[in-house]
Amino acid sequence: MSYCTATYRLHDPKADFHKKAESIAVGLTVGSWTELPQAKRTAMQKHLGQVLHVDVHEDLSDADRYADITIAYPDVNFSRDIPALLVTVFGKISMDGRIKLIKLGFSESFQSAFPGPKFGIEGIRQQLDVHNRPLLMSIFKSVIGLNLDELREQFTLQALGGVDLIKDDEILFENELTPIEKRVEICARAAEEASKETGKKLLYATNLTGRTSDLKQQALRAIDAGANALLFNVLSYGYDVLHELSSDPEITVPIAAHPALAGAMYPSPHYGISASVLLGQLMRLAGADLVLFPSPYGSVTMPRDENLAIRDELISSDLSIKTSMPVPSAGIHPGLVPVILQDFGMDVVVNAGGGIHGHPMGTAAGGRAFLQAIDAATHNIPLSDYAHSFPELQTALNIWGGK
Ligand SMILES: CCCC(=O)/C(O)=C/OP(=O)(O)O
Ligand SMILES: [Mg+2]
Repeated sequence: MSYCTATYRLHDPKADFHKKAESIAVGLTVGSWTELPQAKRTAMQKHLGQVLHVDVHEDLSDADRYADITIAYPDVNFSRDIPALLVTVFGKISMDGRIKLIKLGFSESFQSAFPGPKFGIEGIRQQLDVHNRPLLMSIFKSVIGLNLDELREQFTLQALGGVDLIKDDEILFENELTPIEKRVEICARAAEEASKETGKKLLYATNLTGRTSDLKQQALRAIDAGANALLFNVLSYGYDVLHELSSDPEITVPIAAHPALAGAMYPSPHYGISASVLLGQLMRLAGADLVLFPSPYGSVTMPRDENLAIRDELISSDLSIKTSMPVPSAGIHPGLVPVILQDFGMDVVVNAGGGIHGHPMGTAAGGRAFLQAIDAATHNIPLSDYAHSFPELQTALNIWGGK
């Protein structure tokens, strides 16, 4: 029997977790079991959920008593798409008390419906021709209300700072001043101009927004205008929309998944969906080439163990699809680069908005400060030593800290 699995964490001071596990396995598959006549049971057997593990943690105070329960759900019960899987394993039960979905397991059959990221970590590096260091991404800031000239100016300053990628802020939607095709056209030209000075390639992830029914055409218009990457607010649309876009052969550019709304689902230890599932397993399965998430060190933080669990899922060999690039974000400044590399290694995008635009010497200097920090960290040179020769980095360390 081919099945997908779901592991839940249930907190309860008194529950019989084995009994609870059985009720979940039956309740989310055949509905009832012991009352069924034998003939009906034989017919329904192939649909019956199976309890695989119940790992009870008793050695804690009543308030902390919990169990991790893993249940197998027969593939025959649901279609091979993420909505069907999520409703099957965590639809009704997500509303039934203190239960959190902490891990998914995909059958070969289910996985085969997902081509995964088109580019992945290696493909992104090939697009940029950068192979031996972390990548650097900057973020447009205060863009709402800017016209095309002002947008081009901010883009150019970021590009001249030597960044590898530039992304729209996730709150930049279609608008009369900077519609996507025009935004892409002027930024593509500005990237070409900047490249004459920096000698570097650059990906610009423009925010794909608007009604779901128009997203594909919107993406094709952007690509026709010169877009070489897309940003997408996945959770406000749903994973299946990302799956649709990433698996479409006409959409020939990498997709960066923004975590907007994720905070409604992952933080509680007792409810919701763990970050490693929400921003790790499902984003990669649905085809995100890069995945942003709150870092452990910035302004909007996520615990370090959850960050590393996301990273593990984005690069895990458990899935036979390409890997997704981890992008720990929010409140990142050059002084954090050593700890980012320590936690994530080389396959990471250092991503910053305020940490670049807020540099006292200007936006371009902000980019240079990050590149100097990345060069120092990749050669195990303390930032404070390296900064003696680089005023942009020294200025960043003076105002934001780091050593
Ligand atoms: C986790 C997403 C981070 C994000 O969207 C963003 O705009 C970060 O900006 P800064 O915190 O680097 O200014
Ligand atoms: Mg943002």
